[in-house]
Amino acid sequence: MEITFESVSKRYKNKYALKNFTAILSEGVYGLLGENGAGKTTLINTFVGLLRGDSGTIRVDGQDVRTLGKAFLSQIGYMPQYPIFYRDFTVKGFLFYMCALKEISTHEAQTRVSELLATVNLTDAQDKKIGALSGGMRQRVGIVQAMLSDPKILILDEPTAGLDPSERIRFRNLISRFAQGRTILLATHIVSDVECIAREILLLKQGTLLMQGTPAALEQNIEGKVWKVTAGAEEAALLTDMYCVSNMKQEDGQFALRIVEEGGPIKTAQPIQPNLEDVFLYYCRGERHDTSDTI
Ligand SMILES: Nc1ncnc2c1ncn2[C@@H]1O[C@H](COP(=O)(O)OP(=O)(O)OP(=O)(O)O)[C@@H](O)[C@H]1O
Repeated sequence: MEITFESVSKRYKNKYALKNFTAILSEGVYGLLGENGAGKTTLINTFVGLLRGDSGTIRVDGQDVRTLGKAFLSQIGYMPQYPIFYRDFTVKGFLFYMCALKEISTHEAQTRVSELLATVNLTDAQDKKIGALSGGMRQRVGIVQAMLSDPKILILDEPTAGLDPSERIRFRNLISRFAQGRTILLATHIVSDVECIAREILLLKQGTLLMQGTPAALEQNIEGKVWKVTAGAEEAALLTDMYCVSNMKQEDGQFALRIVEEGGPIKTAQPIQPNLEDVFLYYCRGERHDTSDTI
């Protein structure tokens, strides 16, 4: 399956939320990264048909999605950024209800619901009311409902918000396994969610796609721009004010700083291997490579 976005744009009043977005996605996990307001949800909502783009075309295997109708929608699993649940439904009741809406047979629903609940570690909570679940548990119910119909395309908008570290790891592994033969678009600003599992990263800034590539290729782009500096408390505070510090930790009374900067911030700075978080900071912070556009 191949999804092609051709110059997709969406404006609110005189400001672009998405501008000439052009990309090709095939099988695997695609991480959609961008700061708050970068346009991730706008892109997703345009794809799933909740928003109408102002211009551009989205095709699946060469066919315009606007002409595909229900057949297209039935291939998509979608988890919105803020899923809203019926609080009085039990987990199981809600998932069977969703299966009915998706026209999944009762027999298949029983198998899918129990398999997926086990996968996200919610079997013991299946008879609880959704209103009584923790935020992280509700989030997992949202992930399950998106996967019920065994979709060919899975679209997840900030799926790990509220998950604890072990559930986040469990989620990553689940997505990796599920990606075989499918296309998964996962929007997040939590870089570690996609760093290890994404085939490619799409970096979005102020509605514009800055780049698309494998995590390794993106990291290679900024080689020589990430530095380790060891400094005392006073100098560390100064460096933090002056530069983009992606990490700082105390080591034997000194501070070890990780700094993202074009050139070495001080003479003793040591170049180190960039990671995806550094890439995100390098391209997305402040006004660097500003693509902001109004009309
Ligand atoms: N209904 C709307 N009316 C006006 N502007 C909007 C509307 N929805 C989104 N926007 C604007 O469009 C831009 C992109 O928003 P969008 O929600 O797509 O970003 P995002 O990357 O998903 O952000 P976040 O990470 O905070 O969820 C932002 O500037 C936002 O303020």
